Amino acid sequence: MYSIKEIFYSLQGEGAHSGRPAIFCRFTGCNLWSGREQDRDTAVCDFCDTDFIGTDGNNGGKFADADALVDFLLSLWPADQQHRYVIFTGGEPALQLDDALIEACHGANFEVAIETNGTKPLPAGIDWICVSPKADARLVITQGNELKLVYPQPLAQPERFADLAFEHFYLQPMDGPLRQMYTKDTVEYCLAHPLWKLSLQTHKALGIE
Ligand SMILES: C[S@@+](CC[C@H](N)C(=O)[O-])C[C@H]1O[C@@H](n2cnc3c(N)ncnc32)[C@H](O)[C@@H]1O
Ligand SMILES: Nc1nc2[nH]cc(C(=O)O)c2c(=O)[nH]1
Ligand code: SF4
Ligand SMILES: [Mg+2]
Repeated sequence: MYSIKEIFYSLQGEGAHSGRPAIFCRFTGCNLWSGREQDRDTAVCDFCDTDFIGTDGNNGGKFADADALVDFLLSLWPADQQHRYVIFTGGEPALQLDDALIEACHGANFEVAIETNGTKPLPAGIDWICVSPKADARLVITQGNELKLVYPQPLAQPERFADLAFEHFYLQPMDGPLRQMYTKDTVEYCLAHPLWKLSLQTHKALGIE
């Protein structure tokens, strides 16, 4: 059984695959914040831009097994088109994503990506691993395709991650009331430390999901 907040077809807005058509499958729940506003101040991750509580979003619900969920993902992909790409996100997808779901996705010719906070072990076989470290939460996923750090985070400075085994290193300005200032700060950090590239949340600028 998988508990899903929402499922939608859009363009990856962030990071190395920015602009790529993808199905987003957003799992319910996270280990670093309850999702309730009254708990934000005391959460490990206190800047989340996402509602991941419950199953009441667009196409949300409880899916009995991997085949049922993948059948639904397939129904959202343009008919007869390949290049299938699904991004598991959340909430924290590592709490629910398992071997059976990855196998079913591959069986339907989906490439599988994950957006994870990196604090939980991952099943094998994921095709694109994006880790986004949070504050002082201990990372257990220290290798992957992209490390995408929200910036600035006083308890998670880029220097701590620069030696990990990722192909791409991105800084993504923290959205919120100070986004404009943080965007300038992020540009400045990248210019001074050219390991890091800027990731903008292009879907927000485009007004798409
Ligand atoms: C909502 S999270 C879900 C996946 C996973 N829990 C994680 O944190 O990576 C998806 C992406 O949005 C980023 N994100 C969350 N809140 C943000 C904010 N206020 N500004 C910029 N990026 C944010 C996360 O760092 C992560 O890369
Ligand atoms: N378009 C779009 N791109 C995204 N990349 C990561 C997202 C996420 O919330 O995990 C996200 C999202 O919510 N929408
Ligand atoms: S770890 Fe991810 S889903 Fe959880 S609160 Fe932080 S940004 Fe949101
Ligand atoms: Mg998002």
